[in-house]
Amino acid sequence: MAVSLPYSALAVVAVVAFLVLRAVYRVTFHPLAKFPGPKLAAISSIYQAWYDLRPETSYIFEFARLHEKFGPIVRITPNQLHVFDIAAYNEIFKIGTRYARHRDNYNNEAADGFFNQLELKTAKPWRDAYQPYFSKGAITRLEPLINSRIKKFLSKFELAAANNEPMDLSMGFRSVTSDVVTSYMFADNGFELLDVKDFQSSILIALEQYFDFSQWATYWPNFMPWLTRQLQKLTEEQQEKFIPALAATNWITEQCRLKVERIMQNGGSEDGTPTVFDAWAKPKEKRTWTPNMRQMTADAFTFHGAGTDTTAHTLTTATWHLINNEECLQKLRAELHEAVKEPESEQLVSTNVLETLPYLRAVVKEALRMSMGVPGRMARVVPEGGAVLCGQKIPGGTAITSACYCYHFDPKVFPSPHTFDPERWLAPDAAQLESRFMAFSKGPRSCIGINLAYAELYLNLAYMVRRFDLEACQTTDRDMEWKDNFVVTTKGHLRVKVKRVEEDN
Ligand code: HEM
Repeated sequence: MAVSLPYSALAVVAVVAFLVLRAVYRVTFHPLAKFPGPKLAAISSIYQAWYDLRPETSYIFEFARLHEKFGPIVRITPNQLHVFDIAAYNEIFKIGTRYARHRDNYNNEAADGFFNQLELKTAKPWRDAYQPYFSKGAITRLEPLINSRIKKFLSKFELAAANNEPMDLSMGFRSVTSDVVTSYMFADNGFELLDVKDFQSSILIALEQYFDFSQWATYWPNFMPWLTRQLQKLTEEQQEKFIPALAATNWITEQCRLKVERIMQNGGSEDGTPTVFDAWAKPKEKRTWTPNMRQMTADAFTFHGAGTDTTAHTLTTATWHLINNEECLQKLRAELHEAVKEPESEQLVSTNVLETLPYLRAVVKEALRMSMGVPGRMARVVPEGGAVLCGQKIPGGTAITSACYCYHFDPKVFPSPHTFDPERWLAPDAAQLESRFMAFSKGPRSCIGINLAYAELYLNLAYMVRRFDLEACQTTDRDMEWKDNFVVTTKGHLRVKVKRVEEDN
């Protein structure tokens, strides 16, 4: 004991000295030292963690204040800048951009397919193989499948109305979006989450926790994948008991693997129904490379993860605001009354028609503005040789972000940004707003599923509003507050009571 005390004291002194020296280096000699921002943020990532890792807050909510104080470029962590300037955003996310993805946000083991490919030259040919399966034409041809899942979803509303039972719509929307994307990927019934009682699928609950957990990967991009690999060594029972999010991730991954393997073995789906994985299963003359099974499994995991909560959260946002805004709801219903003459018909009106309805379009747009897919940091790397943004030279290799949240909630462009106001998309100067709309991101890594997302948004909203009256129950404003977990996670769920809309003719 007598001997170890000086050593431990020495160790403490060494650690303190290291932290002090590092802090001095970071604020004076570091390549980003000249950029303004809170000193504490320049010294340590603890500043960011103080906001992000508490359940109440998210760091991105601070950005408007920081830009107000420090200008268009702010040093938000020791090694990362945030830029709030539309010209800079357009430069970073343009077609042909030289800004690669930064590993901090793209290191998740389960999504280690094309999503984690940082460089465009490796991601592009891989992603291009999937692109035709998400084109507008492909999604229009997919409408029978989308419609069948939406009709199943609507039948749950019927049941809830008949039994006067509340519905957890946050989970319902996730169930329908999951079933659509998995049915398409695997040319079968998908994960069939709409069949789970009250939509309380353990997979979806665990997926929520998974996004909470994935926050941590931003802080330790090397440590977290390593930790995940170590936790994988636990037995299935141990994982289910202690880390259900990991158990669910494994279940999804295993389902994806089995289903993709079957498609690959059969050279496509058994009955010829198109699947996303025809991209690799069908012989193609020009193909020089095919991902391996682990990579295709990761792609399937990504399509599911990217296509479920994002679309569902937009539907939740739209529904919550429509419930609380009678005027908007009645305008929308009046428009739909004209456009959807037979709401009970087996044949749903096509998305191609629904998206021409001005008010519905404005509602969808406004819901996307407020919900966003990825509200915060999708870190990119400044190309070798550096770049000039907002008139300032930024060293090559710097991590830089430009959060969608800042643009979508900028009061100079969207007055009263926290008010749900579809009318703003119908005003004479609405075209200007389009340039600040980036829910699906922009450029070569923007959302590949945009057409599928729009189809699901239009069809779900149109038929739900046309056929049912909703009243929120056991849901408060606080439940609808959200956290930046890379995707958006609300603090609670939207629960509703449902009644059929009375037909007046
Ligand atoms: C309202 C719904 C949606 C929104 C707002 C949304 C938004 C986004 C955004 C912002 C990105 C860029 C992410 C980044 O750079 O890190 C993205 C990427 C992606 N989205 Fe979506 N998304 C939605 C629905 C969908 C759907 C239905 C799918 C279907 C599979 C999908 C599949 C993907 C994929 C695979 C990527 C990664 C693309 C890449 O790595 O190059 N998304 N999405």
